[in-house]
Amino acid sequence: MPHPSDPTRYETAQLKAGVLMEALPWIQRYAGAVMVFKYGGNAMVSEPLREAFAQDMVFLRHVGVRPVVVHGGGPQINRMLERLGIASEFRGGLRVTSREAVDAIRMVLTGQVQRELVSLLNATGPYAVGLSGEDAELFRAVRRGTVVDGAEVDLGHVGEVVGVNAEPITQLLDAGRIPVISSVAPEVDVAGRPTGEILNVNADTAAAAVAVALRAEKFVALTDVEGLYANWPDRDSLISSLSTSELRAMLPGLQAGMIPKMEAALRAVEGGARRASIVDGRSPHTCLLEIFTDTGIGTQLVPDHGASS
Ligand SMILES: Nc1ncnc2c1ncn2[C@@H]1O[C@H](COP(=O)(O)OP(=O)(O)O)[C@@H](O)[C@H]1O
Ligand SMILES: CC(=O)N[C@@H](CCC(=O)OP(=O)(O)O)C(=O)O
Repeated sequence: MPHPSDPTRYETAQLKAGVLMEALPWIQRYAGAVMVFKYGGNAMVSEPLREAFAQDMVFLRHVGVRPVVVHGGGPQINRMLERLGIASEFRGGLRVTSREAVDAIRMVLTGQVQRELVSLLNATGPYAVGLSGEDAELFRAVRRGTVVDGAEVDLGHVGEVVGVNAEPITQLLDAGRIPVISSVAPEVDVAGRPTGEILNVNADTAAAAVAVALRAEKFVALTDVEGLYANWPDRDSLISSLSTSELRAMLPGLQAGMIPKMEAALRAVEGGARRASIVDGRSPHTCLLEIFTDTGIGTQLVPDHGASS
C-alpha cells in the first residue's frame, strides 16, 4: 500500500479500494442469481473485446453469479451468406431466411461463433459448454412473420421460441459450467411435434425466452450502441432507465435491430426476469460495470411496479 506522503499513488490505491467496496453489496445481493447475457455479433468486434467479455463471465461465475450466454452473429452470418452467394435482407430487424440460408446460419452460429466463445471462456478453466436450441430439446419454435408499415411480411424459416427446456441449462449451472447457447431451433407443429425443419431465431428473442424460463435476475443485451436512444440517432437522448409501460409506448417508433432487442427486453421483464439492460459491448468490461456499480451503465428496463427495488 503506498504511503499517504505519495499522494498520486495513494489516491489511485484508494480509488481502487472504493471500486471494490462499491461492488460488495452487489456481490452479496447477486450470490446464486441467474443472469442471461445476450452477446450480439456487433459487440464481438475485436479479439481483446471478446476476451474481456469472456473474463467478465468467468469473474461473475467466481463471485457466485450463474451466467448463461446466448449469442448472435449477424455480421458473421452476413459475411458467410455473401461468400456463398445467398441473398439476404432484413425486415423489421429480422433476416428473411430461406432453407438454404438456414444451413449456412446454423454452421456459422454453432460451428463458428459459438466454438470461438466457448474456447475463450475456457482459456482459464473448464467453464463453458456450448449448446444450440437443437440440443436436449432446448428450444421449440414456430414460424413467425412480422409487420412492416402495417403489412404482414413472410420471413421464411424464421422462428419464435414457444418452449424452453430449462433442465439441461440448470444442470450445467449446478455443475458450475457456463452454458453458451446458439439461437437456432427445431420447428414444431401445432401439436408440438417436430417437423424436421430448423428455424433461424433472432438471438435477442432467444435470450429473452431463456431469461423467462430461468426467471433470471437480469437479462443483459450487449450491442454496438450505448443503450436505447429516445430520438435515435441523437446521441444526447440516451435513456438510462425506463419502465415497461414507457417502453411499450415507444415500441411502434423503434427501428431496425432495436425492434427485436427492445421487444425481447420487454418480454423478459414481463415474463418474470427482474431487470433487463442494454449495454455497449464495444467497451471492455461493461457487464461488470453494469452489475457491480451503483449507477450501472447503458439503459435499464424495470417493471412498472417495483421500479425502486
Ligand atoms: N432508438 C435506438 N437506440 C439505439 N440504437 C438504435 C435505435 N434505433 C435503431 N438503432 C440501431 O440498432 C442497432 C442495434 O441493433 P442490432 O444491429 O441488431 O444489434 P445486435 O447485433 O447487437 O443485436 C444500433 O447499432 C443502431 O444502429
Ligand atoms: C431471424 C434473425 O434475424 N436471426 C439472426 C440470428 C443472429 C442474431 O440475432 O445475431 P445478432 O445478435 O448479432 O444480431 C440473423 O440471422 O442475423
